[in-house]
Amino acid sequence: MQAGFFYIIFNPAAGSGTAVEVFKKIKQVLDDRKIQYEIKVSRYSGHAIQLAKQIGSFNQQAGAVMLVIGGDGTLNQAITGLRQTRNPQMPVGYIPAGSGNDFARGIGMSQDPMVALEQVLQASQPIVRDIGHYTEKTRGDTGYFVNNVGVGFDAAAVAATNRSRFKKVLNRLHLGSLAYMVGVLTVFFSRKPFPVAVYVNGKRTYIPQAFLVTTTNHPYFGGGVRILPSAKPTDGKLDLIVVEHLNTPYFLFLCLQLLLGRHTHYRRVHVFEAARIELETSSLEFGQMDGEEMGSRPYELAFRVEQQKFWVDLT
Ligand SMILES: Nc1ncnc2c1ncn2[C@@H]1O[C@H](COP(=O)(O)OP(=O)(O)OP(=O)(O)O)[C@@H](O)[C@H]1O
Repeated sequence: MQAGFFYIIFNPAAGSGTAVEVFKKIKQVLDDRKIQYEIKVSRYSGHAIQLAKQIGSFNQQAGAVMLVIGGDGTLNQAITGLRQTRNPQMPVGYIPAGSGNDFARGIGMSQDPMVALEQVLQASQPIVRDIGHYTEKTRGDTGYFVNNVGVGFDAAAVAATNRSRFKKVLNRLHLGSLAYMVGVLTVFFSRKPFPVAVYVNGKRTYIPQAFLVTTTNHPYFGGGVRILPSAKPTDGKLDLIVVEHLNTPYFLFLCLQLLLGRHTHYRRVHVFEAARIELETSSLEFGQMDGEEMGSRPYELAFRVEQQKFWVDLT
């Protein structure tokens, strides 16, 4: 069965504006093939949540698919909005048109938007993949994530990258990952270690000098960095990596091991895997969720895995 109708959520700001060209090409293909769709454009930060709520609440189309054209942040918002409606099981299609596109990598979709479009159009039934749900207890916030939630180093790097004057230029040159690397180096030399308590399967682990604390749904963060190679978006579990504070030579050594996929073998790197994970920090730390800033505060987070239907053919 083919998708009967596509509700498109398009973020023209994704990929620092490069999504606009992608969108034009996709629209052309849909028109050429006489595929039925309706377009909703995200006009401001967070708007995709409202658009997805409208789609989920007022859908009258049989076999409808919500198709997101944007980056990981737009996908996150669209799923968050949809799951707040009476139609949370509408399948979600996705065309990666952002700077990082880690979700596409993580589930094995093409990162080329036109190839990804074919993967969406070829689908004849939904597939189910894990996503994460979090509760931030200090503020009572809840939400979903498709990639990861990070506290500490990666979140500080996201904040530094977003403030970087080079981000826009590098994105236009399709070098978004380089912008993130500049952010990484900037914060490595300025961030201090912090204590974190992790609760998994009834066991508490205290790590006094943590540096990076990232709960992830699949291996990638930061635009293609394979931070946790063993994480799978199909296993009904989330994965947590905690890296302890390192001196510069050890950091550089671990970066090399990261490139080789061997960094998790070292004793200053802790890995946890479970359907539910909780963690607490006591100092003021940056947080990031799917590359979006969560602010700077002490975090008390409870994570659980959930399932989401996606409309894509990965065969
Ligand atoms: N019309 C808009 N103008 C400005 N910002 C917008 C608009 N619509 C959405 N946004 C915001 O754009 C931001 C970036 O979106 P998104 O994450 O999809 O792209 P990206 O950052 O380029 O990609 P990635 O997360 O894959 O690196 C999000 O915070 C989103 O809320």
